[in-house]
Amino acid sequence: MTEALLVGTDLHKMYGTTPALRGSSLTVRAGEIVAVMGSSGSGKSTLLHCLAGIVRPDDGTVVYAGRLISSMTDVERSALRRRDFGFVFQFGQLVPELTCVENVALPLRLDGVRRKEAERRSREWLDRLEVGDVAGKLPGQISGGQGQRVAVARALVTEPKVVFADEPTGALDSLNGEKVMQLLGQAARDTGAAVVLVTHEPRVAAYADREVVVRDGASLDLERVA
Ligand SMILES: Nc1ncnc2c1ncn2[C@@H]1O[C@H](COP(=O)(O)OP(=O)(O)OP(=O)(O)O)[C@@H](O)[C@H]1O
Repeated sequence: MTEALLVGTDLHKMYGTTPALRGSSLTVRAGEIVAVMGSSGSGKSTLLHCLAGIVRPDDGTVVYAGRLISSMTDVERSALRRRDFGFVFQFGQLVPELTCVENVALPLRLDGVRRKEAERRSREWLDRLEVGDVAGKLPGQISGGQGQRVAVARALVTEPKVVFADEPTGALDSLNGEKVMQLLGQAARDTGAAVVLVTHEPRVAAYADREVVVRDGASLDLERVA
């Protein structure tokens, strides 16, 4: 069995008096796609944010590649997010002033890759996601489905070990949603990236290797790896 890459254990998080997580655990192995399911407000996004080191849990631990994320400095944590993790959100969150190819190149540029090389790699990714034709357009000039494919290209261009996708198809019609999931799933398998996929849609979760359900801030992960 592939070794555990990312392990969240007994995570708790309160927002004021609202409990968002109440003892949630999740193990992600290298290269697997895990769907995090559950009703609205159950704590799925909070779990994703804790696993990705964006939100610090009040209690519990997150271990990535054998390192406790909570014991890292802010600088180490942001370097980890930039180099080892990729993110796709519900509304692409592309930078409106940058062209699509510049958006995809951004994580590489932030990591010191020269513009020409960064844009060459970005164009390859746009082609893989079948949106090479929008490279020179601004996000405001393309459709929602194209925008999500550009966002997936941006998440994968650094060849991350884990892609966190929070309702990546939530703003798309079902045809476009299926296409984005197909392309995201294929790209992840090609590069060996694990995917943590938050969704409430069973059709989207069907692209995952397994499902974990979050209910009232507690998740049941039936396949914990010691
Ligand atoms: N930044 C925040 N400030 C205050 N409360 C929050 C915050 N983020 C989440 N919550 C609350 O924590 C609980 C869990 O929210 P979370 O967004 O994790 O759920 P979710 O399952 O992802 O929901 P949805 O499917 O609607 O996106 C909810 O009650 C929510 O209102």
